[in-house]
Amino acid sequence: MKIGLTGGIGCGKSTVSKLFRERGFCTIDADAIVHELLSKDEATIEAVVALFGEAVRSPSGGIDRAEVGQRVFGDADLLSELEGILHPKVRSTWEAAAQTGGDWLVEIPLLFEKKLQKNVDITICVFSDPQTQVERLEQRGMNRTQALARMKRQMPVSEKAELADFVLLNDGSLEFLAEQVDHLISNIKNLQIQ
Ligand SMILES: CC(C)(COP(=O)(O)OP(=O)(O)OC[C@H]1O[C@@H](n2cnc3c(N)ncnc32)[C@H](O)[C@@H]1O)[C@@H](O)C(=O)NCCC(=O)NCCS
Ligand SMILES: Nc1ncnc2c1ncn2[C@@H]1O[C@H](COP(=O)(O)OP(=O)(O)OP(=O)(O)O)[C@@H](O)[C@H]1O
Repeated sequence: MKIGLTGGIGCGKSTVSKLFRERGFCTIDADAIVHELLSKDEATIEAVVALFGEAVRSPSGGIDRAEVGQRVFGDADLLSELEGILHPKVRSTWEAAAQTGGDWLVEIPLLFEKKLQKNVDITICVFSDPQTQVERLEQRGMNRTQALARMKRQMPVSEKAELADFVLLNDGSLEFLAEQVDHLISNIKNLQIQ
């Protein structure tokens, strides 16, 4: 089974993914695939340097993500060009992994924006209030303007929740989140049996 996990930035996707991993699921994260490509994949690195210039090359030879992030979230056309370089490679990587059998949870921030829901069996949205999203991002060192710029590039999380098969509420404690994950997994297992 392939589960697509989505939600807004800072809503708690990686936290949910870890809970599923601890409960026996295989997991893969589109953001982590992007990071790998930008640090090690020569073809990707050269394409990104061709788009933004040498200033985005980091001293270690990969791409300086903070520098690219500063440039793209305020410029929809540039972001779209960057996505054009990365998305086909990201998608083929997670699809290949999830084809190996077993129960997979695939973390895809832009699952609904990019209409990828048909490529998974079940969709889950992790929901947090936008104020909570901003507070979590600030705690991670992003300023409010940067946080809002990224959120503006995403479908509102309330719309994602409407589109998803299941919703996890993540404005409360981590214990409350874990309880919801336990319920959800038993529901999913029941669906598999029927
Ligand atoms: C711009 C980049 C270099 C910034 O890197 P950085 O380490 O600061 O952020 P990171 O990759 O960890 O992303 C954190 C979050 O930002 C948001 N975000 C990232 N890319 C996008 C995008 N294209 N549109 C909207 N939100 C995005 C997501 O919520 C994501 O979970 C990087 O995010 C990137 O290359 N983005 C384009 C590829 C993409 O669409 N990635 C999303 C998953 S496929
Ligand atoms: N219920 C919670 N209580 C307290 N802190 C939380 C809770 N859920 C998540 N967090 C914290 O909020 C931050 C964002 O969570 P997480 O990284 O899981 O979100 P994300 O959706 O994967 O973010 P991104 O979109 O940036 O990849 C993390 O530091 C995480 O530890």
